[in-house]
Amino acid sequence: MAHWGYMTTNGPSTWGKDFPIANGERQSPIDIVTTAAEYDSDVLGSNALSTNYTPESEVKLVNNGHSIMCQITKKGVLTGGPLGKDEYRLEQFHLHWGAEDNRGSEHTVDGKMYASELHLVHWNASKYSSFADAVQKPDGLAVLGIFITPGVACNQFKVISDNCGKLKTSGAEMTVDTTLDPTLLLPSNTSDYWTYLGSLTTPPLFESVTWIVFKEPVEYSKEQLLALRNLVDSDGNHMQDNYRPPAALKQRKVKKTFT
Ligand SMILES: COc1ccc([C@H]2OC(=S)NC2=O)c(OC)c1
Ligand SMILES: [Zn+2]
Repeated sequence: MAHWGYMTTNGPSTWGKDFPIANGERQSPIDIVTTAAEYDSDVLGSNALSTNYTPESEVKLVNNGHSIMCQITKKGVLTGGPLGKDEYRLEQFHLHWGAEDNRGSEHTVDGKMYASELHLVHWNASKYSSFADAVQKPDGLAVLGIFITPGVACNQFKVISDNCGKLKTSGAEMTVDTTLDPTLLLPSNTSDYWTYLGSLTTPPLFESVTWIVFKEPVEYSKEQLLALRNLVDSDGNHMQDNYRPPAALKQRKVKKTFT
């Protein structure tokens, strides 16, 4: 089986061959049609979305061949909003981006693509014993999607962008002796978001993700975006355009917490 990727020969339009769920009922990403999203007060309700992350004392970075990932070791909890009382544990974060600023995000908003999209990945620790156990369950994962737009540098992201040069090959790993507070990767407004039931956006495309996509983008500098584009993927090409285009919404509704 040719390994999946983002090239013409092994990209998103070919994934259905080896992963038939690619044409499933709750695939991600999607185009968020803002006028069709439904304001849902009980999503907003008494249990507002809340994060309680512990800063990492060292930063474990991995080039996994498809993205750059930061493996989380401290206890970080996401709960509330569409997650109700369940506590979801922060497992890792990674990104998707384009070769140029006009593309790169996975979710789109009324057809608009951002330059990149940061995914903070959590698993339901109230119901399952590990990420691996939760990854295939319909309520197993919660992913925070944060849009990235070119602008001022994001200080908390510096530890990643400053070290991309040392992670140029697929499988490369490194531990940086510095702290990182995942809370500081979030937009200032974490009350306004869209939420819907979806999936992983790369194979195995499991339909196990409650998506929470923040309305407010975060700014990264041009240099920080360039650092991502200089990474090398598992085929030895520049890791760029590692985003899946939007999938069909099918019978789903997107909810929003703002009017
Ligand atoms: C086995 O673990 C995985 C596999 C794939 C993904 C993809 O799904 C989303 S979302 N982004 C991705 O790159 C993942 O992310 C949570 C975790
Ligand atoms: Zn992702």
